[in-house]
Amino acid sequence: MKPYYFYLYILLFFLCALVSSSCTKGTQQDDTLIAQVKVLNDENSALSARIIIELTRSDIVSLRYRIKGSEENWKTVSTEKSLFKHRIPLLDLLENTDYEFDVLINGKSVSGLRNFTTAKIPQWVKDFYNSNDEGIVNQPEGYFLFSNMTSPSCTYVLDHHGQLVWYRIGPNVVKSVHMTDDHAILMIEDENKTSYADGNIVIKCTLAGDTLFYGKLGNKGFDQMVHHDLKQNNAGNYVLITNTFKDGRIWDGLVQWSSSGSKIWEWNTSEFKTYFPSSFEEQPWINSVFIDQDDNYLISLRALHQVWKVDSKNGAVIWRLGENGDLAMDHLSEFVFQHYAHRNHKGDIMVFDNGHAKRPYSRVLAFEIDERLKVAKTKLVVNVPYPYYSAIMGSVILMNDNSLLVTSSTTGTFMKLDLTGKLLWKKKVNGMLYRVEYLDAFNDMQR
Ligand SMILES: O=[N+]([O-])c1ccc(OS(=O)(=O)O)cc1
Repeated sequence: MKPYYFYLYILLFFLCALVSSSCTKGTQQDDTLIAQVKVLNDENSALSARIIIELTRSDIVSLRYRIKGSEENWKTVSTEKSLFKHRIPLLDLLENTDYEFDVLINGKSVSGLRNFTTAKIPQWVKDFYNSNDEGIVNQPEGYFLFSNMTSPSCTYVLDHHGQLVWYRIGPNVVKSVHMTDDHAILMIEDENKTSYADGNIVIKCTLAGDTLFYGKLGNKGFDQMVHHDLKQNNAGNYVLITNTFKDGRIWDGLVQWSSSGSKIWEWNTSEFKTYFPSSFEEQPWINSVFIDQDDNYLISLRALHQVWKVDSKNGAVIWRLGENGDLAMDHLSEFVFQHYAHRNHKGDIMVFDNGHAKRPYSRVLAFEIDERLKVAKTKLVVNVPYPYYSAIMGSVILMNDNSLLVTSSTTGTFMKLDLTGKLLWKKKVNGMLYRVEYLDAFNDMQR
């Protein structure tokens, strides 16, 4: 072979190698930007995934994805910050489905097309919410958040068609679940099979499964069992209901933890013995806490048949609504063993009035409170249809269209009632339900 042919072959070889590598992997520079891409998805939450993208330099990325082989438009999620490592949440996925995705920087693919397949939803998860049963009908909007009351647990979000859009399986019973203003899930869990609503773990996690807060009895400010309810206030602090053993009995209290779990405020019903009848020896049984517009607390004391407003700074009891309270009210509107005291979107204080053996049906009540004159004017009395009487637990929320979302816990039913008490739809699950929370929006970032 003549020497110049030899050099020509060598040149051609390198040219071919260069072309083939740029066709399969993108440009040399793009190729070096991805250090690792991982997809996290499993049967504990098959309808959401996290794509972990590690770059070789800090940058902003976007990710586009769609069902593999489909002609549907790509959905794109972009990050805001320039980082080396991104965790991109994908929600609203379908179970057992192949997806394709790629990672883009400045609109250019840097990962090449990649695939993942979502897990299957376990059958027991579907069985609890009766996935094939219609239930929710003619509901124009909204989402419904609830947990089963067993271990392992499952927390559900159904859409207004009753379709499952999100779930999370956990090892422990979920005693209370709430969606925060920043669209995360806040839960009390119980590892110890404690009866009623007590729990020893508090978790805040994103819908994609990232843990934002984890507190366990014994850590930091978590020095008493918590129960029934928890909220996060505007400052990002957690507000919870506690149990305190004092003078031979259990008193309920409130605690406020910083966003990292240090105790910053504490309050206890034992300081307010004069507000309890002298014969009263039970646990006051606070079963809900709500942060009012002025940042003070509304609490329901089930055993006292009262709702209190508590000053979140100095702990003073601002008013007491209910039987033997300090607000003037119509005696026919006194409630028994009530739940879920909160201020509804019309500005009225609303409760689920459970009832008892002498009045074996539940009601929904709402009151307009004049704090200065100490008067509670009854604004709403709605009887829940008799078959849905629930002596324990339960909740009610006034929805945007001024209908009522009522949870009948012991019958495992949530339902929509109009303001005359007419049943508009009902959804039955296979077991008891503690509460159902109504969500205007779910997954705001991708809608
Ligand atoms: O059965 N439970 O798990 C249960 C029962 C009662 C209860 O208290 S109540 O004030 O919410 O009725 C809480 C949980």
